[in-house]
Amino acid sequence: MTTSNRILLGVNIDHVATLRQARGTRYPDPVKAALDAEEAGADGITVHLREDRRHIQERDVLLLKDVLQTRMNFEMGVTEEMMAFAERIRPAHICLVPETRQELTTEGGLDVAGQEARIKAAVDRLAKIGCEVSLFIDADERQIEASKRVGAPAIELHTGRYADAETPASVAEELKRVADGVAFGLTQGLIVNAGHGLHYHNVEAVAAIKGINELNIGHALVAHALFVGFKSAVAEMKALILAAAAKA
Ligand SMILES: CC(=O)[C@@H](O)[C@H](O)COP(=O)(O)O
Ligand SMILES: NCC(=O)COP(=O)(O)O
Repeated sequence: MTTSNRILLGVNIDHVATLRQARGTRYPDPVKAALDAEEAGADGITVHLREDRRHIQERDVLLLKDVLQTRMNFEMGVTEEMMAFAERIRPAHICLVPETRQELTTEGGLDVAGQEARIKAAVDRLAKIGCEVSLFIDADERQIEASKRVGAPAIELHTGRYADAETPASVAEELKRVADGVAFGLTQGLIVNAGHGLHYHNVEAVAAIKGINELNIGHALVAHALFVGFKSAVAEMKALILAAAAKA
């Protein structure tokens, strides 16, 4: 069981690409953002190639594969198109996520328990090309147990409900749900990551949960970068989470 306070920061650059796609320009380039993030202390770079290509494009993923000094965490839906693309580019890490074309953002976790055979086939297929697969799931024991059964070495707990909670009681309840999920995941021998909707004002409590391997953060970093620059935004976030983890 991992109980060290070392916690990694995966920087999600999707929404740098959102700004580029809004006008169909060549800027801002998410590849430049990734390199700046690495210089500022990112431990990895996360990208989500959505079926509708609303932000990240194949071009971004192919370039990142060649230039990253850290590692790519490639988020994808479980579709034949994405499986074939992953086999072509062979990222070090793949996170399987649920995807609905019309959603504003990833609304819930992958229902691993409800489709074990399909997810196991995907995990097995990706393991054959050397990818470490994680499953983006809700902090729910049933989903965590199913993730273990399908052979995924890692899970990423969806922190969106915590981020969206509005009252002190619901924030505390959602934080506890995440903390319990982390503890349960560790008892199952899984690597436990977390992310979604984390920002400068809510990240510390999550970073203080013992045993989390990595936090994946994107939207808030890109938003803050408008005012302070990408490197400073990443460095500030990294300092916050390391300080919170060290204090815990
Ligand atoms: C899976 C996840 O939580 C994020 O990567 C998120 O999908 C970012 O992209 P969207 O904001 O397009 O959902
Ligand atoms: N998997 C979560 C992620 O990569 C970042 O999500 P967000 O910070 O953009 O909400």
